[in-house]
Amino acid sequence: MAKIIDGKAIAAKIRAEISAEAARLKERGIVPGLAVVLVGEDPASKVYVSMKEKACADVGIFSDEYKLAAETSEEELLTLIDKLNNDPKIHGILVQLPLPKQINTERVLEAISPEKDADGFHPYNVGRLVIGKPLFQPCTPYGVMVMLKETGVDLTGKEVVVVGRSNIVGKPVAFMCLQQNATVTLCHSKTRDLAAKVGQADVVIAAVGVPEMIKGAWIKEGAVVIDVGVNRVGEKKLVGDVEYAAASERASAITPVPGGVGPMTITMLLQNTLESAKRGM
Ligand SMILES: Nc1nc2c(c(=O)[nH]1)N[C@@H](CN(C=O)c1ccc(C(=O)N[C@@H](CCC(=O)O)C(=O)O)cc1)CN2
Repeated sequence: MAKIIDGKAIAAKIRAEISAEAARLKERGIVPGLAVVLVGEDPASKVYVSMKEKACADVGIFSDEYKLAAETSEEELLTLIDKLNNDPKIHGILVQLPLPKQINTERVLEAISPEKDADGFHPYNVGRLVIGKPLFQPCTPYGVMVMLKETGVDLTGKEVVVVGRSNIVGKPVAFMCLQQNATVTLCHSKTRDLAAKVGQADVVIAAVGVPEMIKGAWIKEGAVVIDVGVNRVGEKKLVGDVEYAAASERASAITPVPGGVGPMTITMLLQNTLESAKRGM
């Protein structure tokens, strides 16, 4: 039976460290500031944004919230970002995704100053990550790497299979594992014989967004399984991208959903904001 990698516990430990560091900064007159921008009424986004606001308050980070109507134009949003780029109280800016259809997401992400890009989505920060010299690291992949480290998983020489090639998770986490000397295979919807690829992995990172698509029987005996998926099934139930019960029978360690990678995402956002405030000192 697999060890459960408890994202809530790891997140709590890191948040306590962030809180202590924020208190030290406060004594020197610096309060880390995060601007949180939500456009529209997407129910999941509203939940995530309020979780981010609460997390900031809990650790002593100032958060400035902007809740804009669903019909907001791209120009209005770009004007707000420009204002935040020039606001000295703000060390991190995040625009909650997804954005409404009338807004070009790439243009918006590129408008955020790379030096305040708390989500690490700006092409400059993506490039820095790829060359192994990150400034801001995207929060979910950053959280995955911290979880692996806290679990004592050394990636050197390991076969890592990432399933999912999104810009937010799959691609960056693949580069981060490569930077830790893993041999990385990045799989996606057109990958042939996914079961065989997953079956070779010492570490599986599932970030595909399809409920329980990765079957427990595919997992190699003793592999580490990191499930990034948060899929709502029916009214209330959340499931990951991995068939959890069956995978737990074979894996040596596995993240649950909920309570695995999810809590790390917001924790690493706090970490990015704190690091940015310290860089600005
Ligand atoms: N600008 C961004 N937009 C989005 C990001 C992001 O990193 N930056 N990631 C996701 C959503 N997300 C944060 O924004 C996020 C997803 C999941 C969780 C989380 O804690 N999940 C819990 C379950 C919570 C629930 O009950 O719904 C868990 O897995 O335990 C936090 C943040 C897309 N957009």
